[in-house]
Amino acid sequence: MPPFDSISLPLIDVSCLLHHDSDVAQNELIRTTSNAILDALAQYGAFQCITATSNNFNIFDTAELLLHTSKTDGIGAVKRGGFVRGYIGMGHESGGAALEVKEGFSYGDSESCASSNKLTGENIFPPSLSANEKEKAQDYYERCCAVARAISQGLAIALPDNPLLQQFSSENDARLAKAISLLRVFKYFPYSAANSDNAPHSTSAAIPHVDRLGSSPHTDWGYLTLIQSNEAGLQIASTPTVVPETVWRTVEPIPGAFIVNGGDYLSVLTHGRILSPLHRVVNLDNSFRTSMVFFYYPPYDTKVPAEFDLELLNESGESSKAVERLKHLSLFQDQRSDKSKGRKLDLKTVCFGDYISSKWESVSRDY
Ligand SMILES: O=C(O)CCC(=O)C(=O)O
Ligand SMILES: [Fe+2]
Repeated sequence: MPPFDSISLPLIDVSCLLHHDSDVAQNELIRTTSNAILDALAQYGAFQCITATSNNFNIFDTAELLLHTSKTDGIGAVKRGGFVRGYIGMGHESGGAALEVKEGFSYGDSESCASSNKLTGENIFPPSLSANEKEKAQDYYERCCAVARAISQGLAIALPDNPLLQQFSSENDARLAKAISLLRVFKYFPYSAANSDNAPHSTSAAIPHVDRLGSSPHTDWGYLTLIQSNEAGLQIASTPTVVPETVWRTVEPIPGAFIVNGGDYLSVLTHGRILSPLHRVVNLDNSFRTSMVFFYYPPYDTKVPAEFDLELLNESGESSKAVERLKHLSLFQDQRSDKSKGRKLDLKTVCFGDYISSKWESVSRDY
């Protein structure tokens, strides 16, 4: 693996957006913070995010226990039309052709019930996980929702003319977002772990000989992604697609901080002003890496505004570079391994939740 430079992302403390009050000095800080968020997401599509209580949460022991007890209890995943909860063994998901050398655990809102829509349903926690650890995992979900909502409120302040951004930062929409957003615990292994002899539990014997990666190059489909990791390995591309000139830069994790990525849907709603960065995960030094990846979504029933049309946007004088970038987002790509089966949905005719459900189905892999 060649050496990679690091990318230096802005570090933003979003505490003032988490604890609103109407005092005037606070308002100035809120405005400055909101503009800093917008600037970072417009320039890099990402930033490092801290809050006053960043160092109070050590989630990695809980992450380890979630994965460990899933394996010892032998729990698998429940997959239902794009809804995924529970333990995902190595090789069972990929955003591209590579074998992603990682295992994962997927969970969401603890109050979510199956009847609401395709993205809601009960979590599958391993029976031998202690009540205390389960509570820590659930509290962490709440914390991620609160921080993501604070950031979305900042964006609504920085972009007052965008009606959907205003709406998504409201209490009602934040509640709907919380019901369908998703937390993924990932453990990335040294690539040698994918050789069938020493493959971890639940990996089927015959894994095809394809490229190994931690996570294939992709953009995140949703609104915002919050990532917390104990090791480097996440990299952001210098170009919107993988081309020979692409330079990959490593994001160095700051203990306690979230790395925040703009998502494809947010990029769409801001006509490409906010970037959804192309990123991947590589194993830099044969080590294990754990990350908590929180995908924050808009409400299930959200529809893209009727005026959203890539061709029309081009003609309407939006910066063509920004519009050009939108076409390459993973949200619009067909990520199925077998593209001949079924059909790809059109984001202009179906709501966000139905569309994302079909995206999750498309990255499921069975070897
Ligand atoms: O584990 C990470 O650092 C990021 C993973 C990621 O990009 C994803 O799951 O979408
Ligand atoms: Fe991602």
